[in-house]
Amino acid sequence: MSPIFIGITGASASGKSLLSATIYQELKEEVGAHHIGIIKEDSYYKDQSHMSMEERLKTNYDHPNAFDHHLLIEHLDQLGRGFHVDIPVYDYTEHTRASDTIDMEPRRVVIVEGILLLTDPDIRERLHTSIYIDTPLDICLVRRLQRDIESRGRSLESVISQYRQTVRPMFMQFVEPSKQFADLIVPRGGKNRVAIEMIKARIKQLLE
Ligand SMILES: Nc1ncnc2c1ncn2[C@@H]1O[C@H](COP(=O)(O)OP(=O)(O)O)[C@@H](O)[C@H]1O
Ligand SMILES: O=c1ccn([C@@H]2O[C@H](COP(=O)(O)O)[C@@H](O)[C@H]2O)c(=O)[nH]1
Repeated sequence: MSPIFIGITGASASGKSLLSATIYQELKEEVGAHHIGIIKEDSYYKDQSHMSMEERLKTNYDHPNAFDHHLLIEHLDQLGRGFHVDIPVYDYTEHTRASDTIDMEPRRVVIVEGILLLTDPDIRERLHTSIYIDTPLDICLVRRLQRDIESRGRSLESVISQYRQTVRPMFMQFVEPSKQFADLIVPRGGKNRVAIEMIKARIKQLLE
């Protein structure tokens, strides 16, 4: 049986990971842990190990060119055909791909989450339902500051400077306009209980 792909997108730190993890945790009780999985678009950032750290720091990580969407699409198709895939592991501190990968077996439901998913028509056409998290940008910035300093090895100055130079402009150019392609727009982020229940109900309906 071909998996059901659910896309979750929105600004950086809008709550995509939290929403995906919540749906995963709650649905796995009902459909079984082996039947549901999550793929992060971030895992498909291009490897930059051939570049100097100075060059890596200049990369625009919020532009579609920063991602290897070809590999992501290939993996969605392989899962669709019932094959395992080796998901890359991305290191946000070194800006490189780790040498090991994570094996993912075919699942009945695959949640795919990331900032630029809906900008790519080849990804859009593979998603059975797409969700855009609409969290105000100031809230995203505060959340991102905290997260990037605590868990992505970043300084306050670097987060603010990257936000001004690329994160906000690319959000305006690519992420926000991709909202038009979503089936559902969720305000506030990963703790919207009504949205979580609606998405779970939709997935269960698709599974029938
Ligand atoms: N509705 C919310 N209320 C409070 N904190 C939230 C909410 N949604 C997300 N967060 C927190 O904000 C941070 C970024 O959320 P995350 O889900 O990682 O964002 P994204 O995956 O969109 O980048 C995390 O620390 C997360 O726990
Ligand atoms: O090397 C990197 C790779 C990515 N980023 C930033 O990550 C976010 C996307 O991840 P979210 O989990 O959706 O926040 C994107 O805005 C990039 O700017 C990075 O800083 N460095």
